[in-house]
Amino acid sequence: MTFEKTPGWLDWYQGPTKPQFKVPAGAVDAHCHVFGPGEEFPFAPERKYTPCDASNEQLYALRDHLGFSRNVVVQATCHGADNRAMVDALVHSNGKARGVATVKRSVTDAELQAMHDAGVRGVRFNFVKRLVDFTPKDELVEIAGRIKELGWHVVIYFEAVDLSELWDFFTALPTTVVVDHMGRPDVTKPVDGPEFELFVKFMREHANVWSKVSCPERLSVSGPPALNGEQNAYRDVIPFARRIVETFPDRVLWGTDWPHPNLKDHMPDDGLLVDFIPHIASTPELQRKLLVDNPMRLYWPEEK
Ligand SMILES: O=C(O)c1cc(C(=O)O)oc(=O)c1
Repeated sequence: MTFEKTPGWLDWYQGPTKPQFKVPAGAVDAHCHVFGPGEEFPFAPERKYTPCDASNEQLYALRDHLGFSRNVVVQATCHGADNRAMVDALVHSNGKARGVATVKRSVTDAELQAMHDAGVRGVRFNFVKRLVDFTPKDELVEIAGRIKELGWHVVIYFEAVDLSELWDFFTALPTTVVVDHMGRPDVTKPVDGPEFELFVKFMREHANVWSKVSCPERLSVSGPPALNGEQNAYRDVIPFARRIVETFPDRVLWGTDWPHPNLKDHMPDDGLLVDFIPHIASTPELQRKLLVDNPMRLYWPEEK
């Protein structure tokens, strides 16, 4: 099946630079996606966008180019609850990738087990309205209870303004809970203002909550973009990510977010995105926890 991309779609950056920051040995890109290819793994009818293709071969070539060792492939919403493209990426990773799936209540125990055997270790619950239709909370609670039995965790994606409304649901989840992209703070607001304080409180009061300190390219308002050799990109995001890394060093993850769905302004050079890391994790110890120790504990605990 051939697909026409959403008008204005930005394709991932070709020919990224070699990062100047050398990531520690065994580093994990803990948030990235594959798209299709649409001919092989069609996009879901209920999708809110139609992307370019982004295959697992291209993802693993980027991993090697950036100096990473492993990936966590997160089900992209354009594939709905059809996890075949993501699972295929895991199967072709030589054990170097784990996954996060999207499932419906109709998923069978045998299907969950097959995904586990392929390397899936979590499910994603998405509350960003432009990406998904609403799923009833009782269905999500039921899924969380079932995947807990497999030792999986729940990944949540939401906007900062919605945290207070979702608080009771999130804090009742029975598993480790991993927040995508710091809960999308509005970085034009103060880092110590009420909105981001609520997010810090969420993590402080709930030791099972982790955060990905990813996606400066999505959150930044004033840039400058990670393009043309810029070594000081997305400066407005740094205080937010840095605060989370320094306050919760053992519960943070980092990922490229390649192939960067739905960016409207520019597509970052992924090499320069890696050069953003030392701005938010400023010591070798923080970098090792962020890039190696934490993701290994969550996704490859048997190797620790
Ligand atoms: O902000 C987004 O548009 C976005 C979309 C998806 C997805 O479609 O799965 O994943 C992300 O991590 C971020």
